[in-house]
Amino acid sequence: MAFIEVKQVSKEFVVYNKAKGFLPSLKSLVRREQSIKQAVQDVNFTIGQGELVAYIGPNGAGKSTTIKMLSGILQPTGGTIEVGGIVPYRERRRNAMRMGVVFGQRSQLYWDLAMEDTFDLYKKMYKIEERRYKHNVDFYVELLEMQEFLTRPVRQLSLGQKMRANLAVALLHDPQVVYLDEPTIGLDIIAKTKIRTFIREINKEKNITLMLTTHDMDDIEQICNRIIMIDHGRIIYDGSLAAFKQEHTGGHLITVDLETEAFQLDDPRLTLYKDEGIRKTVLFQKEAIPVTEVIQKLTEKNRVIDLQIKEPSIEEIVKGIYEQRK
Ligand SMILES: Nc1ncnc2c1ncn2[C@@H]1O[C@H](COP(=O)(O)OP(=O)(O)OP(=O)(O)O)[C@@H](O)[C@H]1O
Repeated sequence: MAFIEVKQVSKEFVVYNKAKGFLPSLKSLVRREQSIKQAVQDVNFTIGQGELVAYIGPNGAGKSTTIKMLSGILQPTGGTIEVGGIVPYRERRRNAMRMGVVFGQRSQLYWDLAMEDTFDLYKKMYKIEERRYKHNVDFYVELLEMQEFLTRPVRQLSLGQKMRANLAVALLHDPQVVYLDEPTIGLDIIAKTKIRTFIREINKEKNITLMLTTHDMDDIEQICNRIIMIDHGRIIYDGSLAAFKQEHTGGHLITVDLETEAFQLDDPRLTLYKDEGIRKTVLFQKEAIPVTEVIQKLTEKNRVIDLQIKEPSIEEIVKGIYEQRK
């Protein structure tokens, strides 16, 4: 059964244009010119309880606007949203009690408070019953390895420690759904891996519905099975990661390093996918031309020093889609 239901949702913002120059900007103080920014247009999707979904798209695509509508901060201009049977903007408080939010770029922690006091504060805010509170604090402190920094004020914590603390706070009241906005941003690879493992674990163990926005394609590859992609306010893909890869490349890549930049590729079954000077990447379909023949063609006509074959990474696919749609 659907836990999140988004039907024909749109969101418009009224934008006031500022005139250039002194006199025009003085005039615009009196009579402001306005235009409409369509941030989200006719968006439809459903997410089941316990699903873990990546919500991706280039800058300005409409991700944050969607998340803000799901969390009840913004009211849609058109369409309907239900999260666990609640219309978020109508019942903001009830909706807030059931959700957790983590913003990678903004913290929900109080700079001068130690984490143990922060937990206490959230206990009161969410009216968490004593036994459940104790159990959850122990559970998250252990899983997120927070023991060593529980008594230090938040301002002294590293970026990775703060992110772990933010996650624990967002989960303390046992939300049914958690929105994660760039949860690994700025972290080193070890910290990123820990966060990704944690996200997968809580999704599995607690059956929490998770929606993750990210620009880090490794987050998707390592955490999510389903992708919803938005661009210019519209959904352009909704499906599994595996199908996404197949649909958007349907091919293999071969990268060759050449002695010079001169390159010949006169075979319609081969496409130049990426040109980086003496390094060229060629796209081909295995069904149309066997790998051995591709290698033969490339080495016959070009002075190849080195070559490697690979499947395109999700990063390359997504970059290709964003660039095509600019
Ligand atoms: N309050 C607002 N007033 C006017 N325009 C807005 C407002 N909030 C967002 N927008 C515009 O709506 C569009 C979608 O913005 P949104 O923040 O949802 O994008 P995003 O996909 O989250 O981008 P990013 O990856 O950069 O965070 C953008 O063009 C943005 O400038």
